[in-house]
Amino acid sequence: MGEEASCDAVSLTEAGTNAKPVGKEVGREPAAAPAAAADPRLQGISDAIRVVPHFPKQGIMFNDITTLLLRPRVFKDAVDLFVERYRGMGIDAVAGIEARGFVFGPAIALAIGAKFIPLRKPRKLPGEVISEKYVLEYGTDCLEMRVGAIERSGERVLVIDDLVATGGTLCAAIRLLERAGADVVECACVIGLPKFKDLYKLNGKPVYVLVESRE
Ligand SMILES: O=P(O)(O)OC[C@H]1O[C@H](OP(=O)(O)OP(=O)(O)O)[C@H](O)[C@@H]1O
Ligand SMILES: Nc1ncnc2[nH]cnc12
Repeated sequence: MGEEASCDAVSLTEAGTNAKPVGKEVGREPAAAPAAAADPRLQGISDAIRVVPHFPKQGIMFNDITTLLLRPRVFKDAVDLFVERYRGMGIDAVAGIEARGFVFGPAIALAIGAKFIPLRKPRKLPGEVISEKYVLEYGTDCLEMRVGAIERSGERVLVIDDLVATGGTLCAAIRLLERAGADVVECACVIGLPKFKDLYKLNGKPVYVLVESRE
């Protein structure tokens, strides 16, 4: 098992409700609102996310992307928005976080010509792995990456997940990748929980979200 993440995560009891469009960096000072903030595709993405109260436990407002996945046009819009942002940025690898980062990550990786690295939950990857434990909104968990996934020092990596709440999961992903010698360029999520956006401490790495869950 690897060392614990040094960047702080926030412990939570409740989250936001319905999503609203954003298209911006959170968790550090954004220089200016990006063009995507006005993009009409964001409203469709926001509308397609179902919010389920008290799942998986009391007090959690669960942002469910499976309703978005049932609408191929909207699903494609989400992937396209990321592709438009990261194409041409010299990204070598897209690292997707199990499970919901696997839904968006591979499509983005293929479209920008990058390799895809699965960051998996414990005991799923064969062979030698490195691990990072982290704290979640509703428990604790651990991420693992195959040793050798980063093939040379300084590879430029984009981390993808569906949602950032406390930032604990992204933090663990960043730590894993940096331990392997990667240069983490940015983290990107479909949804951000605004309640926690000023609390992320992701080793200075920016987090880009398409929509915010409404509080
Ligand atoms: O910002 P954080 O507080 O770390 O929370 C965000 C993480 O929580 C969810 O995954 P979850 O751990 O529920 O796993 P799953 O995708 O396997 O359901 C979500 O998909 C993120 O990975
Ligand atoms: N509120 C939430 N909805 C969906 N996934 C989550 N992961 C952590 N918090 C979450």
